[in-house]
Amino acid sequence: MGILVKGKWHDKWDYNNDEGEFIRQDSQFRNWITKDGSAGPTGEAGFKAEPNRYHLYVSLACPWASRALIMRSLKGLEDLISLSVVNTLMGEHGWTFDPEEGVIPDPVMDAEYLYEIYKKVEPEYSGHVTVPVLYDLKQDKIVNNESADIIRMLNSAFDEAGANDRNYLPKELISEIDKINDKVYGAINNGVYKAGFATSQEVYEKEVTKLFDTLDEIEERLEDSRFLVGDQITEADWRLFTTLIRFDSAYHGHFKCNIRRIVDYKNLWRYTRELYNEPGVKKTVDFNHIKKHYYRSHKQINPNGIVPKGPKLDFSLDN
Ligand SMILES: N[C@@H](CCC(=O)N[C@@H](CS)C(=O)NCC(=O)O)C(=O)O
Repeated sequence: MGILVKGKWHDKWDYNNDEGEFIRQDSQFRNWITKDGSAGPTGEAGFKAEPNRYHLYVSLACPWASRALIMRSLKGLEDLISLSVVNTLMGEHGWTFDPEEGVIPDPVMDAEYLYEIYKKVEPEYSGHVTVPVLYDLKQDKIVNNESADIIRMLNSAFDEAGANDRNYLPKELISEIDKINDKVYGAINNGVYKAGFATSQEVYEKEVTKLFDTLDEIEERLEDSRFLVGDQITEADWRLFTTLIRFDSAYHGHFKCNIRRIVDYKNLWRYTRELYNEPGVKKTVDFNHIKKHYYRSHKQINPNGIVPKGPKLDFSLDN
C-alpha cells in the first residue's frame, strides 16, 4: 500500500490521524462523460459518450470499483466500455497487473502497476492510486476516479450510444436517494473501513457501534420496503449491496465487524440475495478475489496473510 507524491511512489500507510481514526481522501479526477460532451456537474467538458472510447480499471475485491462494474453490466455497457482487472494483492507497489486468475492486463501501456496510469496522465500527481478509474482512450486522460460519479454517469450518459434505458436514478427519487446514500456511505460503506482500520480501541468501538446501529435501522426499513427506496431498485441499493455482499466473508472477520453477520438479519439477508440474483450481478462478484485481497493486503491487521476457508454462504433465493 502506498501513495504517489509529486509523481514518485512511496510505500507507506498514511490513512490514520493521531487519534487513530481512518481518514479517506477525496478523489481528484472528477470529469463526467455526457451524452454530447458538455461539462458535467464537476470537471471539464470534452468527454462525449461513444462506444469503445472509455476503459474501466477495477479490482474485483473493491466495493467502490464493484459499483462501477455492476452498473456497466446492468446497463449493457460491456461491449462499449472495456475493462482491466488488477491483481488481488495490494502490496508495496499498490495495485498491480501481476498475472493471476481473473486479472485483465492494461491495454494503454501494458503497465505493471496502476500508478503508472496515474503518472502518465498527471506526471506530478500526489495522492492515492485507487480503483475504480474511468479512462479516456482517445485523449489519454483519466475521466474520473470516484465511484459515486462513475455510476451516475453510466446510468444515463450512454443511453443514446448503445446502453439500455434502465434508470436507477429516477428524477423524482434523487433527493431521497441522496439522503440514504449519505447515511449508508458514512456509517456502512466507509464505516467498515473506519472500524477495521481504527488504531485505537475507543475509535474502533465507536465506529463498529455506529455501523451496527445503522444496519439495524436499515433492517427495520426493509421490513416494509422491498428495496431502500420502495419497490424499485435504485442506485442507493447498488451502493449498499457492494458492502453487504462482502460483509460476512471479509468485514466480519478481517475488519472485526462481528457483532452480527448479514445472514443473521432476516430482511438484510433477503435483500442481499435478491440483489445478488438480479441478472448480470452475480458474475461481478468474486469471493476468491475479495478474501485474498483483504486478508493478504493489510499486514498491519493480519500479519501472516492467512486467508480463511469460510464462510460457506448460500445466496440462492430459496434458502
Ligand atoms: N472514493 C473512492 C474510493 C476508492 C478506493 O478507496 N478504492 C480502494 C480499493 S477498495 C483503493 O484503490 N485503495 C488504494 C489506496 O487507497 O491506496 C471511490 O469511491 O471511488
